[in-house]
Amino acid sequence: MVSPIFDPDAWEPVTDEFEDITYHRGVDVPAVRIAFDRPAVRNAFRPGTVDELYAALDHARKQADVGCVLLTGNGPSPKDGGWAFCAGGDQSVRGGSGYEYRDDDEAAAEEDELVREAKAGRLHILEVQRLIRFMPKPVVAVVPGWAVGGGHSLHVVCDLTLASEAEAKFLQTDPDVASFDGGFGSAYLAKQIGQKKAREVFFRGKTYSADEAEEMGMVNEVVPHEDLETVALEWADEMTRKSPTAMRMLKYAFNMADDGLVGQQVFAGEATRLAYMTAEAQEGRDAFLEGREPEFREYPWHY
Ligand SMILES: CC(C)(COP(=O)(O)OP(=O)(O)OC[C@H]1O[C@@H](n2cnc3c(N)ncnc32)[C@H](O)[C@@H]1OP(=O)(O)O)[C@@H](O)C(=O)NCCC(=O)NCCSC(=O)CCC(=O)c1ccccc1C(=O)O
Repeated sequence: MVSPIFDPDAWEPVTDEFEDITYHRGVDVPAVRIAFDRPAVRNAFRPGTVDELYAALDHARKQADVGCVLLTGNGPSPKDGGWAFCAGGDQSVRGGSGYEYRDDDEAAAEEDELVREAKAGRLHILEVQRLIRFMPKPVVAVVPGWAVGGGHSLHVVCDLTLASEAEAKFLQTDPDVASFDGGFGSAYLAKQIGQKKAREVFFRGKTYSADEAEEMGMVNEVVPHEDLETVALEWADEMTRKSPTAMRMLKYAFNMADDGLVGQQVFAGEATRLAYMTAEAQEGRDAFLEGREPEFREYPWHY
């Protein structure tokens, strides 16, 4: 069983090759559900978890018939019944310079020494953050329990957050374990909840309930625990009925204000792609290929 709040009739597995995550595709809704699957350690991520998460998200990014990603955590813990979205980096595999692959990490065990050395001390959850940020479709953090440390940062970087009323708890422990997410986890959080509150989140390390997190502006909606995944799927259904191009351009427009030149590059790239679809752009291409001057005067100066 994936989780008691997971509806097996609504989802089919994309693959069962992953060890630390589960990856499903909606039966009736063109969305995917990607879930941390280490409930015994509050869904903390080790390097292999991050590799799998990246692979699943990148796969979802490239599916032309998938319009929304739900990111969540399976549960409850078989040990004590606790629920988690994600408790951040697995501290038990943290080495001198980052999170280390260990021999029980199946994929890593098969690699040769040089490759393992190059990959030692990973903090590649930041690559996952960027993938979520630049993915051309909405990513929803569906929070059924603890969102802590790097797990908190992941919910921050997602486009929307839906939280379980009874179980979701939000906590930043980064400075307790000598870590600091100086990017989206903190600076972007400050854009969401304001500077004073964001500094409080990191500097005081208070635990916030789902209702408090909604009040602060870092959670969109709070729902009863048993309804969490149903509502998440409803959101996905709603969003995937909208224009894919409009949704993509809106996401990149929202990002652009905070992402500097990279944000401009991503938005402009999409604008260029749309422009390439016009007859005017095709005239430019054809003129070059035919060795003639382009006849742009036939095209209007839109206003
Ligand atoms: C999450 C807790 C608050 C839950 O508390 P509680 O409900 O009382 O449960 P526990 O009994 O504490 O935990 C149950 C069980 O899970 C194990 N566990 C929990 N979290 C982790 C973890 N992160 N790593 C390893 N194991 C974990 C715990 O040991 C228990 O195991 P037993 O065998 O049953 O004893 C609480 O558990 C807690 O505070 N956990 C630690 C949270 C934490 O500090 N996370 C790391 C923060 S740093 C980080 O996430 C990486 C940083 C990073 O990736 C990064 C780096 C650079 C820039 C950006 C980032 C970024 O943040 O993305």
